[in-house]
Amino acid sequence: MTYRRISTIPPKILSLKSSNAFNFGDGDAATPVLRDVSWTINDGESWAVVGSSYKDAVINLLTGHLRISPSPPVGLYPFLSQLDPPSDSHDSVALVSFATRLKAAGGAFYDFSARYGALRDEERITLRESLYASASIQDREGKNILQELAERLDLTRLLDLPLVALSNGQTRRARILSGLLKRLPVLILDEPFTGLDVQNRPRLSNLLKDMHEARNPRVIIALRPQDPIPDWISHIAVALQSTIVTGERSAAGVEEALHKLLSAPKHHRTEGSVPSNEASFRRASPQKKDVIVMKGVNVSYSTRHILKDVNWTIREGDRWQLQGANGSGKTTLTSLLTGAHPQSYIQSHLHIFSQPRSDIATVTLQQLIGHVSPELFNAFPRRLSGPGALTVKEAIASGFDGNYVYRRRTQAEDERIGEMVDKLGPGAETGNDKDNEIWLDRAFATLPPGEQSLALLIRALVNRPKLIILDEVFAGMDDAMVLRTRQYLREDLGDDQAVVFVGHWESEVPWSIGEGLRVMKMEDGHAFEVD
Ligand SMILES: Nc1ncnc2c1ncn2[C@@H]1O[C@H](COP(=O)(O)OP(=O)(O)OP(=O)(O)O)[C@@H](O)[C@H]1O
Repeated sequence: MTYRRISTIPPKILSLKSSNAFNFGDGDAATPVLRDVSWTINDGESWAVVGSSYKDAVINLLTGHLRISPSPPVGLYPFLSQLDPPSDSHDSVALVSFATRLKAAGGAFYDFSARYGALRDEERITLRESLYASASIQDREGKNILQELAERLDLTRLLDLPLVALSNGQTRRARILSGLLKRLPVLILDEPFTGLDVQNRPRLSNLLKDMHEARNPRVIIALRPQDPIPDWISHIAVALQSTIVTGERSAAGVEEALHKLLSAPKHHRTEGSVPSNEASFRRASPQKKDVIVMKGVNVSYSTRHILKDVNWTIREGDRWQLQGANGSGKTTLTSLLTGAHPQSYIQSHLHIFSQPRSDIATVTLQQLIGHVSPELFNAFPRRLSGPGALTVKEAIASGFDGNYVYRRRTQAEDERIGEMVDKLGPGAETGNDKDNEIWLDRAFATLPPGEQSLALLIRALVNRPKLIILDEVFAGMDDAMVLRTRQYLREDLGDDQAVVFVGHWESEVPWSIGEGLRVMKMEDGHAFEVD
């Protein structure tokens, strides 16, 4: 639908004055989720919401999922009432968020390897078909817009691929495209740059800028405190606990609020000193055993050749960064390391822990390899009852078996969980051990996304695996969590543990080349070590 303005008075885009926001069902006497919010967005301004745990509350406010009191006289978005046809916020605001929804992932333990194998018929729906269906595109104009936006997001060559075959970054771009195609007056994007490579981040940022300037749609982006804020953003709403500080990005109050969000947590160990483990990691000892040896490894899907003659040896104590653009083959390569990829069986030389891959049972590999990735994050069970309804402690403990096996935990396992959560859990931030106990008993599915990522990281490390694969490990985490986990990875891993770190933000890699980090780069299916 195309909306047209029918008044000449510039209406406010968003308007709130000294309002509280409550969960639906809560009366005015309840504790508000957000309190005393005064926020005006005028036409022509470009806004970002920046926050850690309260960012989601602001998104809920913007998408009409909180009750506002007193209720704004002409609605939260006054400009909507002046559009032709007039529109209300329920039909006018699109949200693109990568946070997983409750129950979305079902109760079964993960099976995210569908895309690696033969695809079933229902999985063959292509990106183009899915976009046509989700944005109800029937007319030529809609198809042209799709084509143009796909071009700008570098998705054209992927339009006729099965949806499940897209890489993580490609899927994220496709979800953003789908949000844009809805052509609603307001589009809110939560952490749109996470998971995108260095070429695609400016590409997306420029597209959002252009669309916002054309008011088609008006775009609001939500970011973590540590994320770079695009140049075209003129105003910021900082979610500081339950209050929101709003204003021009250079306003003193906004800068101060951003600084508060970013200020270093009080209870963290100082990063920088070289601990004993790390010193030994630097002395690359010749006696270190091979963990992975791949020679001439190839992966193809019919005519698409994804990995081309890859050679890679990973030894105990190694710290590797795996680099490469979206779709270059990183996840495909790591799925061979974990044995999850069916083509891992047919390689002429893929040795894992000194044995040919086909000689080791996949369940054994799951116990020996710690793994976090966006695919695992999305597929992790999130039910609130029945099988798959896990507490945080149960979710972490599933790392001892690599899969969910119902059994009593041993005392040693409980102690190991306690030891890790002491260093990484929310109590490490607040200095209060009780916070960790409460956290461990919470339902995993109800945690904010950053805390789910943290729990899955602890799960990956809890069994002290010999090989650790960390793919987009910090997604959704706030600055304090990133600091703690980086520090843990630097200081607390054993020198017999090898790590492969995959990520698109250089600044997040816990080790530097000077400290012995090695870098494997992927380009068009080839992998080569860079100095
Ligand atoms: N079943 C399949 N059929 C065809 N192509 C596929 C299939 N599965 C994956 N691909 C393609 O393989 C390429 C590599 O995907 P992969 O997930 O390994 O990339 P990546 O480097 O991990 O990307 P990202 O940074 O986005 O996570 C992608 O172009 C993807 O479209």
